[in-house]
Amino acid sequence: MRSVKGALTIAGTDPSGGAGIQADLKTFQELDVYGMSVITSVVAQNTMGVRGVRHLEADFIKQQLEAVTDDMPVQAVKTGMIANAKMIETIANHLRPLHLPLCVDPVMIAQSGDALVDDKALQTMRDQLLPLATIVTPNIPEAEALTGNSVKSEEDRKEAAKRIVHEFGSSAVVIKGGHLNGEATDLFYDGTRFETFTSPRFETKHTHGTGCTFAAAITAELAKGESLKEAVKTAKSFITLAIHHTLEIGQGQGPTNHWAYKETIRKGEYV
Ligand SMILES: Nc1ncnc2c1ncn2[C@@H]1O[C@H](COP(=O)(O)OP(=O)(O)O)[C@@H](O)[C@H]1O
Ligand SMILES: Cc1ncc(COP(=O)(O)OP(=O)(O)O)c(N)n1
Repeated sequence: MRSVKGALTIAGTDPSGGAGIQADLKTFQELDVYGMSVITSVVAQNTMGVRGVRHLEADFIKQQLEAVTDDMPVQAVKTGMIANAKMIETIANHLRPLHLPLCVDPVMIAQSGDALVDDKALQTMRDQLLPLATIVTPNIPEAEALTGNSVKSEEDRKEAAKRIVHEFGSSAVVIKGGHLNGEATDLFYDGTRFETFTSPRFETKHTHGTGCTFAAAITAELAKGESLKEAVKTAKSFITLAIHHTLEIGQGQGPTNHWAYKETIRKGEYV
């Protein structure tokens, strides 16, 4: 019988399929993990921007969480867009006693510039969710928002990483470098040592949902029992190939190619 490893994403939706729940489930599938989802908000968006949002009630999010975790094999959890403090509190209260590997992607703003969470959510995320996190995956603006400090230099990035681990209580952090110039270098810190994961920077506008996909890949690897460092390494390969082998669909900032990682392995080109 096939041994099934399962990962759960708790996030908002993207009907255009590049970000949010849809990107997470595609990533889980490509990495051979059984995908499950709890929806926090339904977002009318596409590659050009956000047209509308409907938030689900916290009680109904709780009902979804109970339905999944009462029944299904959840080996790791990812959180993405959680729009307000009440939702975050509900999710943290549910996850706390489960002691599962947890990847927190502290989503705040879509690439189009549209805000996805309200102002009070930030403090609650810091107080309630980050202490439960096995790893947090902020981009540069999210690291700045979480710490309240500007992150311009490599020293600033290291300082932010240290605060996220030692002050806010996450076990590890990877501060992504998608918003910087030059090579795409992500900085990993696990409380004792720093490590960088680097790829060439591809000149493309098709990077919608890169953060979701990267965090989902980490979560899938954690569900399979990989170490944190190996999970980040695989996730970096997954997102690099997904950006490089662009699909060129959508009129705006298009999605990444979730097939690229497996296709590259299948062709024997993966190193
Ligand atoms: N143009 C690019 N070329 C190569 N890698 C990229 C590019 N843009 C982002 N990445 C990578 O994609 C992942 C997501 O990064 P980032 O864009 O910073 O996150 P977010 O989507 O949350 O803003 C990181 O691993 C980052 O290094
Ligand atoms: C529902 C939903 N969640 C998250 C995002 C933003 O995702 P991210 O991966 O950070 O994507 P980009 O900033 O690269 O688009 C979203 N748009 N919708």
